Amino acid sequence: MRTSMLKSIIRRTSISGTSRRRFTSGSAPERKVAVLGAAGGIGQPLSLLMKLNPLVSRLALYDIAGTPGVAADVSHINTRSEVAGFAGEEQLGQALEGADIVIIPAGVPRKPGMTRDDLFNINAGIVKSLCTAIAKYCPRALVNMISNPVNSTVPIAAEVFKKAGTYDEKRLFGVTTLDVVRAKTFYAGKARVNVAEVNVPVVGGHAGITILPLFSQATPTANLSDEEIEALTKRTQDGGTEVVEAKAGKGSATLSMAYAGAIFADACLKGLNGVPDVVECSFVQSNVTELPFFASKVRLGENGVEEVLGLGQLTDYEKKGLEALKPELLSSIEKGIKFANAN
Ligand SMILES: NC(=O)c1ccc[n+]([C@@H]2O[C@H](COP(=O)([O-])OP(=O)(O)OC[C@H]3O[C@@H](n4cnc5c(N)ncnc54)[C@H](O)[C@@H]3O)[C@@H](O)[C@H]2O)c1
Ligand SMILES: O=C(O)C[C@H](O)C(=O)O
Repeated sequence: MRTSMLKSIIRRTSISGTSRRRFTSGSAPERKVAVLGAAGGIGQPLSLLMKLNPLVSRLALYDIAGTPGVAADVSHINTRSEVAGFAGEEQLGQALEGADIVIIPAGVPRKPGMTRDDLFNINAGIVKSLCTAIAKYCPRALVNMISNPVNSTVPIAAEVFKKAGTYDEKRLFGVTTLDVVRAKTFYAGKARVNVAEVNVPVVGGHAGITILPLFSQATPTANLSDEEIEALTKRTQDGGTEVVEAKAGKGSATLSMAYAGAIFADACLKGLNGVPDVVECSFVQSNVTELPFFASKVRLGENGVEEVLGLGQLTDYEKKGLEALKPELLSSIEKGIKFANAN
């Protein structure tokens, strides 16, 4: 066998029950990423960004329609991953088979005047059927849930996986990275610091007051007044609505969400590949508060969630925000669980 062929042979080693794949050449391991809802407003730019990620070796683009065109387009980009498009339910299994990460931006977006919860009736069913297929075809994949309302769709996914006997709380993530992206941008503008250096944890959930940015822990530090912190908090909580209103009926955040989704998926890939100290905020099963799911900083590793990190020191303003968000977040979580068990 030629050396070049030998170099591309993949060695599989079993580590604590999971299969870790490596190229013998020392390049990045093979990783398949599936995007469900890939022809949509988020799905298309997210597929582009995942095609640009050198950690991805196979990219499966699935939607109910339109994916052959998106896949053909993206596949011409001269980066590592092989791209395939899958359209319609009969091709969903093929799209999912062998996936290490499944990103889900499938479902309807808001129009002005709607809350994320108004999307529940349509998106809950979509998420439930996609997660049923994930349980069947790639039960070990890390699931990055973007579809709203995230506060309910993540609990729905958990119940579907529990019923299928495949639930692993370390592998299910609600993507709240856009809240962090916004908090960083707004903070940098107000504090007049380099946005590239800014870090701000955002905890709680992903809707209105359940989004709780912890500006007291923002770095680099800045001497902002209570009024400024309050205004930044409100703008972060209303960031989605700001975009929905500006788009005036043409959907919600797509480009910034694709960016945020690509950052989170990249963090998951790095964790899977054994890169140390990869930390992102995410809405996960949690013991940080009395709520069963909660967004906070999470350390990512070879099995998904390595450690759910605590909230750190909170100011009185943040403590008040935390107590205020709990009833709404709990009710959205319970609504998701109830739906999954009734349908
Ligand atoms: N988590 C977040 O921070 C965040 C941010 C922005 C948007 N969102 C949510 O993401 C979702 C998608 O938003 P969008 O702007 O891309 O909407 P969109 O309507 O532009 O795209 C959604 C895509 O999902 C597809 N789809 C519908 N049913 C499907 C199914 N059963 N299987 C596969 N694909 C299916 C549609 O065909 C469409 O291509 C919405 O629910 C939105 O609220 C979440
Ligand atoms: O606001 C929305 O409906 C979409 C998304 O959740 C966002 O935060 O932009």
